[in-house]
Amino acid sequence: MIALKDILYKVTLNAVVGSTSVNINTIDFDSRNIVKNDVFVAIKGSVVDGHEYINKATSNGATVVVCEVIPEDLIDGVTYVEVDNSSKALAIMASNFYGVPSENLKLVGVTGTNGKTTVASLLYQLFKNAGYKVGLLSTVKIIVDNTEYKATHTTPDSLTINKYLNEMNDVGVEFCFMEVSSHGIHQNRTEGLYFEGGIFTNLSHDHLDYHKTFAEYRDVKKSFFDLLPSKSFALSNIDDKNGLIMLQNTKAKKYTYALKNYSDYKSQILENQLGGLLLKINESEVWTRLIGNFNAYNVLAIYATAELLGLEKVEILRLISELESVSGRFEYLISDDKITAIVDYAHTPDALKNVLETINSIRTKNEELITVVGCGGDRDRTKRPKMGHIATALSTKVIFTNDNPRSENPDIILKEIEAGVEPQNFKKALTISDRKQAIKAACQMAQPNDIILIAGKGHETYQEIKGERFDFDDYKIVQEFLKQLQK
Ligand SMILES: CC(=O)N[C@H]1[C@@H](OP(=O)(O)OP(=O)(O)OC[C@H]2O[C@@H](n3ccc(=O)[nH]c3=O)[C@H](O)[C@@H]2O)O[C@H](CO)[C@@H](O)[C@@H]1O[C@H](C)C(=O)N[C@@H](C)C(=O)N[C@H](CCC(=O)O)C(=O)O
Ligand SMILES: Nc1ncnc2c1ncn2[C@@H]1O[C@H](COP(=O)(O)OP(=O)(O)OP(=O)(O)O)[C@@H](O)[C@H]1O
Ligand SMILES: N[C@H](CCC[C@H](N)C(=O)O)C(=O)O
Ligand SMILES: [Mg+2]
Repeated sequence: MIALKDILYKVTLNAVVGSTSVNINTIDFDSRNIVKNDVFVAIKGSVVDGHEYINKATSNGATVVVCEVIPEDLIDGVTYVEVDNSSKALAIMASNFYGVPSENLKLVGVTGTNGKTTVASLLYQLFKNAGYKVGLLSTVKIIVDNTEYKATHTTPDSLTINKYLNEMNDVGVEFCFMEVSSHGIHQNRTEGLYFEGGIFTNLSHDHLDYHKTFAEYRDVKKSFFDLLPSKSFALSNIDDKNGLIMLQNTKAKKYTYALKNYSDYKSQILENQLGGLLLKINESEVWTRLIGNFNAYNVLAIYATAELLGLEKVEILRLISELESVSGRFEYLISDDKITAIVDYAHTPDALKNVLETINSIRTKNEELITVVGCGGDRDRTKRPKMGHIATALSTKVIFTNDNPRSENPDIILKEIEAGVEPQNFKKALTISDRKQAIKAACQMAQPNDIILIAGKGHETYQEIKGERFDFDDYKIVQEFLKQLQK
């Protein structure tokens, strides 16, 4: 049994009504999960205010309520704790509840618009291959040494994070790599964690539905670095125009990486082909199976991190040459007809532009580049015309299609994407809302040596329509059609 006062360590309290010596069962922020002797933390959310569920929580058995405003009607035997910020308090309590698990391993956070999953997953792979016990918290999955769990968020809520870190402690995990999303930082999901280091990949247009302005989005990312402790490292990509801004106010030891600017860790692309990249990192050459310019940045970030975490240079280079591509991140297959199909998670204008430019830089110009792409519903609408423009400007043919329309009308999403297509590109584009039919059409159009890019869903294995998730796997579908439609 753990007492309330033990989990309140380091939480700034405004007021307490009742005893803090009471023993508690567990903590939750959702009244629907509350059982006897639990702590209910009331959080003001984006849809509802958790304070409205305090009564529900106490009637379900909560004996402690942590909130920003103590309710007027108090219940005997319930302890009320008032704090300035409930989600911050939740994160610190979650860490205390699980015995501050982030202190017992080396936790590295990866933030930025694109590349978080790639960098975190490849670091997991690299350290695993180096013989360590490793953990991963990513968009694709959560891994505790060798045990895999489903991920629901890029950065889960603070209770979930600490629960998995605790499990990692139990099995002796030494390094954990985690994605730190802007939502996660903004909702204080990573508050109270002890980071050994933080990595910044890049910053571009995304989530402006949530953060309102680009400056706010940037400052949320920056606040992750502002909060790093002095003994940790902050590693930033300074080819990105916000790279130095991330390091401005951090107490951590600062390190930079870049391909174009003078930096602590530098790399040069010697060869860039469909078969992989030949890189010069600092003074050494290394061959990797990963493809495209942006992976040169990812690999460099991985190299620098591995070195900052104490691995030997020669060993890091060897391990980099063994890395396999990450699921749905520039994953490709070549059919018997010599048609290349690439499945990639590019779901932002910048990621789509990067992927298309990368393919264009490695393809000889007489083949077609057929892109199948859409935009998610209930997400930032302003990216839709931008992606419509980018897809048509940088491909020879484009099929616009559904990508998780969620609660929205798919035809309206598609119209908003089409609105970005410039007149000279009209003839390149067509719209087939059913994603399976769109992929089939791309396979029918493709001739030997052509390239099909299926963008936006990467590793996802579902299509979400009106709250329901239907099985859907871009990679499997394209693989089947290419086989079926063999010329
Ligand atoms: C916009 C957003 O991020 N929402 C997250 C947020 O929910 P919310 O603020 O909408 O919560 P709410 O429904 O308003 O409820 C407020 C509070 O009342 C409580 N409640 C509610 C109802 C009830 O009966 N009883 C009760 O106690 C809720 O548990 C909650 O604590 O807090 C929840 C609990 O942590 C999250 O699950 C939820 O993520 C939603 C599902 C989501 O889709 N988030 C996405 C946008 C997200 O976070 N994505 C990022 C990054 C993606 C990327 O980088 O591409 C990620 O890290 O995954
Ligand atoms: N360093 C990079 N710079 C730009 N684009 C990248 C980079 N790394 C990967 N990408 C592209 O962005 C897409 C998303 O990559 P990844 O999943 O690694 O990013 P993420 O930051 O985890 O995204 P999310 O926020 O959706 O979880 C990839 O499919 C690829 O096309
Ligand atoms: N983590 C991102 C993923 C978007 C992927 C795309 N397939 C979509 O559904 O919009 C989000 O939830 O905004
Ligand atoms: Mg991710």
